Amino acid sequence: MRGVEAAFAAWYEVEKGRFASEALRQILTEVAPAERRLAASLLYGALRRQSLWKDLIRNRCRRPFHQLAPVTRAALILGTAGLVELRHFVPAVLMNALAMRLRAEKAQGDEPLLHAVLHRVTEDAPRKMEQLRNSAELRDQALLFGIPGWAAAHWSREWGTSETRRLLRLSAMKAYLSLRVDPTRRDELVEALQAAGTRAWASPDLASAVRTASFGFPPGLPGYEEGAVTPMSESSLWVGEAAVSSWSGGAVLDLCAGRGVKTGHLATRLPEATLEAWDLSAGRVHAGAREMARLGVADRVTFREGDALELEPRTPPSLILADVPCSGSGTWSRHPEAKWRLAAEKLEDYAVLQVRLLERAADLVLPGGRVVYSTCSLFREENEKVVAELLGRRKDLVEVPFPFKNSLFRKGRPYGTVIWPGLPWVDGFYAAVLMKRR
Ligand SMILES: C[S@@+](CC[C@H](N)C(=O)[O-])C[C@H]1O[C@@H](n2cnc3c(N)ncnc32)[C@H](O)[C@@H]1O
Repeated sequence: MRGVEAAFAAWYEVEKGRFASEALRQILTEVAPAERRLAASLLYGALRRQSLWKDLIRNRCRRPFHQLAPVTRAALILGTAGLVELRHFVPAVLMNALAMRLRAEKAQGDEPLLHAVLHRVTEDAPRKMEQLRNSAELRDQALLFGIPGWAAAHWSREWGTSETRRLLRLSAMKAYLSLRVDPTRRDELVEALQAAGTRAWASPDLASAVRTASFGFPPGLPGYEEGAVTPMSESSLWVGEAAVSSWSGGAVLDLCAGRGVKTGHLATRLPEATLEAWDLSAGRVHAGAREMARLGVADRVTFREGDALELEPRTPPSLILADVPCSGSGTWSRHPEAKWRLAAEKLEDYAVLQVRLLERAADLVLPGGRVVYSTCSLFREENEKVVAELLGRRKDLVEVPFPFKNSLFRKGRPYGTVIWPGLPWVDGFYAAVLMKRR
């Protein structure tokens, strides 16, 4: 499959509700290595600033956008992103590939429209983008950087205008792959990665992290099969490390374990601990159990499917990681499709569930034990406000300081620590460490 064709295939999968990274990983196995980067750049470029591309197209297309055939809409958006943003395309080659796609899907009648609209868009885009860049309106900045207007307005109430402008810029930045490794083997693994053609180097911030210049997950990464390397953002690693350093013996419970990324981190960093990991989704529980086998820790970790509000731990835990479901707004540069699926009203539902899950963790943890609450969100409703509600309600809980310092950390207002998405390997996260009084 050629790169442009792969971008179309992935685009359709994302429209059906799949994660872009997942869809792409599967599709790229059928794409020639030389074309993979092109497919990924085109898909991510189109997704990141989808609202801007649609705005440019709508104002230059005589037919209503939503009435166009799906292939034409996809061709217009991918084409706009490719022509306006990505430098490695020769316009005529891209146009030709898009037109071939229309023909393959029996929409050749739309070829003149495609040519005309893309021609106008590429002519007008630089001026329009300059206008947005110079505008004092937050709405315009949100459009320029591809952030839903409601989210930008929300952030500006929480962070103020100038911080929000920075956040908009950062949310449009390309996210790169970082890897969790055994710190004692880091140099050797960096060498193996480099020998296999992946630009990789040690993270200056975390002893267990390696940074790479690739985005997406290269199949067959050296050390992956044997469990020596695991894709994980540095912010996620900080949260895992905070849980590791909160352990002082006893059983560990990962309340919302997902596919076990942080569970695996805890299990490998705490070789004397036994762990239980829960998740509502059967698919994730299976994936989590497989992940434990890959890491060679399956004998110490029990994955269980069920509702964390109802399950009972087999051993009362002295440490609970509550990495709760959230809007994911801190990971929008890594998963740009997520921002277009989230509605403002959903935040309230998340917050209600988050309070209940944190309360459950507080009930289950042994006196003297700790709960690490975390989200990959940058909305206060899901972060400080959840912790504040619990701390206000329960006198048996107190906050303990976050165990690390970094220039990307900001003090939560008033509780917890916000990890600012200031580098391509660092997503926006929030974490608070709580202790249950004896
Ligand atoms: C942020 S994700 C966890 C990611 C995971 N900790 C990791 O690092 O890979 C939140 C998870 O919570 C799960 N979840 C949602 N509601 C739940 C509930 N009531 N009980 C248990 N798990 C739940 C979701 O299925 C999702 O996998």
